[in-house]
Amino acid sequence: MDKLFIAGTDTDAGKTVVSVTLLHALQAQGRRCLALKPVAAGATWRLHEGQERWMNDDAEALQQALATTSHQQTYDQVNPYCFAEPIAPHIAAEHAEQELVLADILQHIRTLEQLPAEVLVIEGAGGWLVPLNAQQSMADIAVQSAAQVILVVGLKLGCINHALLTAAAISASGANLVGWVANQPQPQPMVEQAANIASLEQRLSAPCLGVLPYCPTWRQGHLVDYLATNQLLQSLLAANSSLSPAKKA
Ligand SMILES: Nc1ncnc2c1ncn2[C@@H]1O[C@H](COP(=O)(O)OP(=O)(O)OP(=O)(O)O)[C@@H](O)[C@H]1O
Ligand SMILES: C[C@H](N)[C@H](N)CCCCCC(=O)O
Ligand SMILES: [Mg+2]
Repeated sequence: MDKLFIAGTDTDAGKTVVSVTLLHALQAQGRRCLALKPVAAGATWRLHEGQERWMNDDAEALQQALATTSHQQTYDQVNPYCFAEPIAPHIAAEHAEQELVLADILQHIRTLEQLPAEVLVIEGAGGWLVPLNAQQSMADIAVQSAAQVILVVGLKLGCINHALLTAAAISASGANLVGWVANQPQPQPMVEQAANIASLEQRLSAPCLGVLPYCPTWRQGHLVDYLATNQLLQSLLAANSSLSPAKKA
C-alpha cells in the first residue's frame, strides 16, 4: 500500500484541504483509499453515529471523503489520538494526562495496511517538526512508516522561507518529498502570488502537483481538477523503483 504523508508549511496551510482533494482524486481514478489523522488537537463533543464523542473536524472531513468504493473506516480508525484543546498536540496530551506513543501510531498504520486499499493518506498536525512528545515529532511518523511526503504550502507572505526550511528538514529526516502543492487558504490571493509560486518552483527540487484556488466547497471534492494526480502517480512510481527496506517488507 502506498502511504502519503501530507505535511504543511504550518498549521492552517491547507493539509486537510489537500488530503480531502487527494482522496477524491485518487478514488475517482478507481483507487481504494484509507485516511489517517493520527493526532488531532482541537475537538468538540458531538453526536456521531448515534453516540456522543470527541470529534475533530479534520478527521471527520477525511472520513467523509471516503467513497463507497473504499473501505468504510470508523472514526477511531481515522483518528486514534484526539484532544479537545486546539493547541500543540504534545501539550494537549499532557493536559489530558496522556502520552503520544509513536510505536502505537506505527502499529495503527500497520493494522490499516491489512485493509483492502491501494493508498493511505496520512495528514500530519501543524508543521513537519511538531512534537509528539519529548523525543519524537510528526516527522518520525512519516519516516518510520516509510511514507512518501507531499508538502502543502499555504500561500501567504513568508511561505517561501517556510517551504524551503520544511523541504530541507524533510530531506534531513531522510524522507522523500514526492511533490508540493500551493494552496490559497483565503479568498484574496497573496500579493504577487504567481511570482511566489515561480520562486518556489525554481528552488524546490520536487515537482509542483497543483495550485489550489480558494474554494469554500473543497469538502465535496471541487478542487480535484487543480491537482496533477497523474504526475503524482508517476512520482510515486519513480519513488517505488528505489523502495526503502521498510517499504519492501
Ligand atoms: N483552498 C482553500 N479554499 C477554501 N478554504 C480553504 C482552502 N485552504 C484552506 N482553507 C481553509 O483554511 C483553514 C485551514 O485549512 P486546513 O484546515 O486545510 O489547514 P491544515 O493545514 O489542515 O491545518 P491543521 O494543522 O490544523 O491540520 C480551513 O478553515 C479551511 O477550510
Ligand atoms: C490546533 C491546530 N489547528 C493544530 N491542530 C495543531 C498545530 C500545532 C502547532 C504547534 C507549533 O508548531 O507550535
Ligand atoms: Mg488539518
